[in-house]
Amino acid sequence: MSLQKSWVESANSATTDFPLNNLPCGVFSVGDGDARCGVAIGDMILDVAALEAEGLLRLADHPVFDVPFWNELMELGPDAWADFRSQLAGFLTEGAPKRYLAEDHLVPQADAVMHLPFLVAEYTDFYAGRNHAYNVGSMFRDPANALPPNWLHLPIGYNGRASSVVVSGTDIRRPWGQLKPHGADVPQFAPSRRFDFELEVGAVVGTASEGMVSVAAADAMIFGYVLLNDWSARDIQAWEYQPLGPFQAKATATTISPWIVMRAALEPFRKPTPPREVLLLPYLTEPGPLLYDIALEVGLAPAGQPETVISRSNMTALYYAPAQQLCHHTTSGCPMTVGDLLGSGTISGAEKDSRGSLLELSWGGKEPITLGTGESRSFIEDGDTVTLRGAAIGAGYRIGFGECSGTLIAAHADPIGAGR
Ligand SMILES: O=C(O)/C=C/C(=O)CC(=O)CC(=O)O
Ligand SMILES: [Ca+2]
Ligand SMILES: [Mg+2]
Repeated sequence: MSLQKSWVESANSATTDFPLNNLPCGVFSVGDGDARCGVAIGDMILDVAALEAEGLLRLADHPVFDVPFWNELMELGPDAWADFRSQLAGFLTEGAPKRYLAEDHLVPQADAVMHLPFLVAEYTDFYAGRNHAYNVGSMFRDPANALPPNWLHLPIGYNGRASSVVVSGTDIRRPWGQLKPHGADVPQFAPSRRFDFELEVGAVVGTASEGMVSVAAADAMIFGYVLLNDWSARDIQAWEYQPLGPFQAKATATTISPWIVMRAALEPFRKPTPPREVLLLPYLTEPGPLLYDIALEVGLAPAGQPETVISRSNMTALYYAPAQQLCHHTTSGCPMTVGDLLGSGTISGAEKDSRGSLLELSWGGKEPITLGTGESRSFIEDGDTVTLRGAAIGAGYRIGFGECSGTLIAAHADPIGAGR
C-alpha cells in the first residue's frame, strides 16, 4: 500500500501520523464550543459532526454524530464503518469534487482540545506479552517458574475499571495505598513509591456479542485500536495481588490516545503471532495474521526537561492477539458491549531497551536507568511526563495514534482529610 494523496497538504508528509490512509476517530472542542466527533487529517481535524448536521454525510436513518463519542457509529457495524471511510475519502482525496464542501469544516489540531473518543463501557486488561510476563514472574515470584502454568494455554486477564480511563493530557495523581515495603513486618498506608507506566495497545470493541464468538468473528468485532498506558503502583500491586490479581494498583488511571485508529487503516500491516511453544486448544488458534507491525516507543521527560526515549518495542511481541483475547473473553458466555476496551497487556520486546515498564527497565529498581538529562529513574517521579507513541510504517507514510501522554502530580498530602 502506498500513500493516498489528499488536498490537505500536511496529510501527504511522511512524518504525519494522519495521512488519508489513516482517518482516525477523535472527539475535540475549540474554545467554548461543544465537544464533537472529528477525524484527523494531517495537522487538521475534519468536523464530521458538522458534515452530518448539514446533510453532507449520512450513515444511517438517524444521526450518529449528534453525540460527542463514537459509540453510535460503532453500533452500526462493519459495513457502516467501511461506508464511512469511503464517504470521507470522497471529501478528502486529492482532486475530490466535494473538496469545497469539506473546506469549511477543517479545524487546526493546534486549536483543539481532545476528549475521550468513546464511552468506555467496560475495561479488561490482559497479560499477553510473553517477555513482560516472564520478567514480572521472575521478579515477583520464581525465576525458575516465571510463567504461570496456564500462561502458554490461555490469555490471562482481569476486569479493570472503565471509570479509570482518561484521555491523553490528563494529569495523573500519585495514589495512596496499602503497601508493605521489603523487610517491613506490617503494612502501611502511604503514597505509592513505585509508580509505573505500562506500554499497551487497546482494542475497542465495536460490535456487541451474546454467547461465544470465534477468533475470526472476534477480529471482525474490533472497531479500532488506541495506545494505552495502564498506570501501575508496583508496591501496592506486589502486596495486594494474591490470589485475585491487580485491584487498587491499577485503578488510579488508564490513559488512552485521543485517536482511535480504525482496523481498516491497519490492514496492510498485519503480522502473525509468534510461534507457539505449546499447541493451543483449537478455539484459540490463529485463523490468519492477527497482530500488526506497530512500532511503539515510550518517552520520559522530567518536569521542565527534555524527553528521553526509554523504550522501543513493537505490537508483534504479543503472544496472544486482541482477537484471541476477545474470543477467550466470550467463552463463558460473557456478553461483550459496544465500547468495551481490552488492554493488550504490557508489550515488552526481548531486548533490555524494549521493555514496556520501568519495573522491567530498572529491574525492580535494582538497575536504575539514566536519562539524557543525566538523572536516573527506577520509577516515575512527581512532575515526570510519560508519553507513548506508536505507528505502522508504510512506504512514504505512517499510520499513527497521536501521543498518549500523562504527567504524574504529587500525592494528596492527606487523601481523606483525616491527618496521618
Ligand atoms: O504477574 C503479575 O503479578 C501481574 C503483573 C501485571 O503487571 C499485570 C498486568 O497489568 C498485565 C500486563 O499489562 O501485561
Ligand atoms: Ca497492564
Ligand atoms: Mg488501569
